[in-house]
Amino acid sequence: MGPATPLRRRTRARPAATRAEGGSGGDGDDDDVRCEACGSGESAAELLLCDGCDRGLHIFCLRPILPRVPAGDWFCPSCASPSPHSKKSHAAKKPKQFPLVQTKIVDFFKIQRGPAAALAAAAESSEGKKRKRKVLPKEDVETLNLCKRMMARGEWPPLLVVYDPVEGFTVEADRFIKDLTIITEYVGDVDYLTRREHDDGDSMMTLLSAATPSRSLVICPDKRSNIARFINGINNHTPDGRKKQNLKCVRFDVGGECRVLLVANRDISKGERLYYDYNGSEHEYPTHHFV
Ligand SMILES: C[S@@+](CC[C@H](N)C(=O)[O-])C[C@H]1O[C@@H](n2cnc3c(N)ncnc32)[C@H](O)[C@@H]1O
Repeated sequence: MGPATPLRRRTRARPAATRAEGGSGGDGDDDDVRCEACGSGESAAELLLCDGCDRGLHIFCLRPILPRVPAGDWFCPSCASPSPHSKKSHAAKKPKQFPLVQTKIVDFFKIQRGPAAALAAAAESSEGKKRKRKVLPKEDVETLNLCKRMMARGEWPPLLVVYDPVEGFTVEADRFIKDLTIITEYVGDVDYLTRREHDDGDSMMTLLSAATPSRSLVICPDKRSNIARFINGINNHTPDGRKKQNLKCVRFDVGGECRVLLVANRDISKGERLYYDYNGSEHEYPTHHFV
């Protein structure tokens, strides 16, 4: 159950009608455009054209890579970066990695084996089927509340947010973490999917999938969120990608409300990066180019 798929996408491949007319169009011929990084003009639908300089870059050649063509205008890294004389650019160049060290008692966040394991299995086996949401047991609700109170006091689970040139920000374990530990709840502003049509959807998470988008709910972490929005996804099209998974994304009924939790699905060693399957829900999230 990963971030939700956006409702629309912008493509830079020429529309079929224009191609059929055979003209190159007033804005120049897109067929000549090649990716500035790999030099290829292949995969036209994934070849972004910069709205500043008109040069091309594949979404999967960008660093960090983009999973899909973004909605709205897009500027290549050169056009997007501020002028070398501005104060902002000096500040932006400095840290490649920021150590957000979080060093408190992770065992507090341990949940019951039975229900979580059963739920994780249910999430795997019944994709697409209607299922009744599991109620989080009372003890685990207490654990979740304790976990939140600790975080409010500034006591965090041992996680580091680090920067990777390909994956962007990503989260790693700063200590051994036991199987079935609550890593974090996926939080943000909750909204109807239809009201987020213009969001890029990079980090939107499905909360409740209804028959129509006007009734489906999503969690949007752009403005308010926590470390969950930095946790990366597996490439679920390759065996190596799938092997990386060490978290499960599970939805629980907590006091009548649906809540999305990221829970360890095996023991995790210190230094291991955290990953879960963005494609656990019915929406397809493009992970072909994920590392
Ligand atoms: C929920 S955000 C995760 C945090 C993100 N890395 C960042 O820097 O903000 C999802 C985005 O992270 C990137 N991402 C996630 N998993 C990845 C992976 N395995 N390989 C490469 N990029 C990944 C993609 O750009 C994706 O759209």
